[in-house]
Amino acid sequence: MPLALDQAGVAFGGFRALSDVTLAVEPGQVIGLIGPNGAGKTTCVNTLTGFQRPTSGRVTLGGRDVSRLSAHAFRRAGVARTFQAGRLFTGLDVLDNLACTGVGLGQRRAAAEHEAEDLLRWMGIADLQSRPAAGLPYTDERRVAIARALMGRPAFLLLDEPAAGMSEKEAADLAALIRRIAVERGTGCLLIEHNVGLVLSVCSHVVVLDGGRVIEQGNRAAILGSRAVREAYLGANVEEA
Ligand SMILES: Nc1ncnc2c1ncn2[C@@H]1O[C@H](COP(=O)(O)OP(=O)(O)OP(=O)(O)O)[C@@H](O)[C@H]1O
Repeated sequence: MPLALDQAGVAFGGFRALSDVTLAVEPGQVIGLIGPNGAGKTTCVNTLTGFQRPTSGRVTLGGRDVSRLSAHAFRRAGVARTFQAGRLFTGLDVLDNLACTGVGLGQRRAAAEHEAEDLLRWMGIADLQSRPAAGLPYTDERRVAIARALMGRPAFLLLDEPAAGMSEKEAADLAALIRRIAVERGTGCLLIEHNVGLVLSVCSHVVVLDGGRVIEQGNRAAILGSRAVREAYLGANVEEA
């Protein structure tokens, strides 16, 4: 049951942020979404999670047209996301950040707390449980935001630049975590990242956007061998560059 964009377009007034974008994430798969600044990556994720309605084309979940659902309905249907900034509930501790999300998804408080404890343990951050969310170190905040997104066992997780600002070691740990999320939980992941090396190391399939259009998609070899991708990143004719 893939989560997909089917010839999706998004226009802001006269400006087309996305044009005719078709892509799909399968359960258990990690796909990457890369492209230069302003390529439309965040708009893609917003559209796949109900934060932005497509102005043409469709969003489908398991073949069903979900284009008109609210962001909350997407989440309940099993499509979770993280944001560029953690957006944790800063007045709560880490456990409550997760538990409140579970309650918002319809769980009873005790069940939500139980799942939250299990998840923090699974991620190896149980020691953060009672820490206030405000003031967490940056990488911990990122990991808690991912844990919170995993509440309710979503079928899909969309990650918007989760490695921004991380060291190489922290980014490698994050890559390992994303692989575990896909392999051990069967969650289909879509990863937006400026760190192309990280994307190529963790993703079986990569989609490249430029100017709101898909200019390439395929495996690591296809992306590395693509003239269109090199041109998009170098911003010039590569033979002259
Ligand atoms: N709400 C909006 N209203 C008008 N224009 C928007 C809106 N949201 C995004 N845009 C424009 O759409 C284009 C794509 O933006 P988007 O944030 O999706 O790109 P991106 O690939 O995620 O960029 P970055 O890598 O810089 O985060 C940009 O030119 C942006 O200015």
